[in-house]
Amino acid sequence: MAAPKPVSHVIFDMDGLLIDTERLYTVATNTVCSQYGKEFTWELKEKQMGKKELESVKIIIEELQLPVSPEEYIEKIRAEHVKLFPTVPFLPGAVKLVKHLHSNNIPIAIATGSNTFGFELKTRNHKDVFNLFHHVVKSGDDPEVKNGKPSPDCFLVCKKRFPDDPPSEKVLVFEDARNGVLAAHAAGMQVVWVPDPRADRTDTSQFATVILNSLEEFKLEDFGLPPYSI
Ligand SMILES: O=c1[nH]cc([C@@H]2O[C@H](COP(=O)(O)O)[C@@H](O)[C@H]2O)c(=O)[nH]1
Ligand SMILES: [Mg+2]
Repeated sequence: MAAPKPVSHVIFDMDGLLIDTERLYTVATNTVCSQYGKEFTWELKEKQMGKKELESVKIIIEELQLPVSPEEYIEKIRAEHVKLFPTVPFLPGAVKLVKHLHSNNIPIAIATGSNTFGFELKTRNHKDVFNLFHHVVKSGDDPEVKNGKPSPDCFLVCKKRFPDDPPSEKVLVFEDARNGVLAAHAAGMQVVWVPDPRADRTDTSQFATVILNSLEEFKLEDFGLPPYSI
């Protein structure tokens, strides 16, 4: 891990980083998998995390040999998401950090693997916070994002949409997924990793600038950002 350097812009991942949707993805996916007598493991989930919907659906169908087309699977899983996502809570420290950066005029944006359908479900009841971001890149159906994470595409597109298009080394990314850490690193950005405790850190830690248990532990001053006053 290299020492943290000052940044001017911040890009947030969304699922499992700002809001607790990864827990809900697991509930939804278990429901669908159990209909086929299959088990959804952490190792499989990690392959899906951060991917575009269609990419992640193809992974699970292939790995579990599910007897369905991607279209059929998407219909079933979306029916579960519709039930679960609108009540998703924020993760600890997320709202405080976002509001603080916004009120200190640090440009902030989101680069998520979600598409517009999922984004709307997940953020429906949190508009006040999500309106603070300068822009949101929804990789799932953004025509400029060719490949999902771990490709750097979404972070490079997100950076370019800041009015002043900062150099990559001035951008700090917050991620929970290994695919996201790899993507941010490939984009030339520093990355704060807030992994699930089950994540295998061995081959990913080297690409993270800092690893935290929760956003509450983040030290703004390490990256030249204005610290909390209380
Ligand atoms: O258990 C899962 N977690 C996450 C995903 C995928 O990862 C994306 C979350 O990406 P991010 O954390 O980059 O917002 C979701 O939109 C979804 O496509 C998934 O399929 N299954
Ligand atoms: Mg995530």
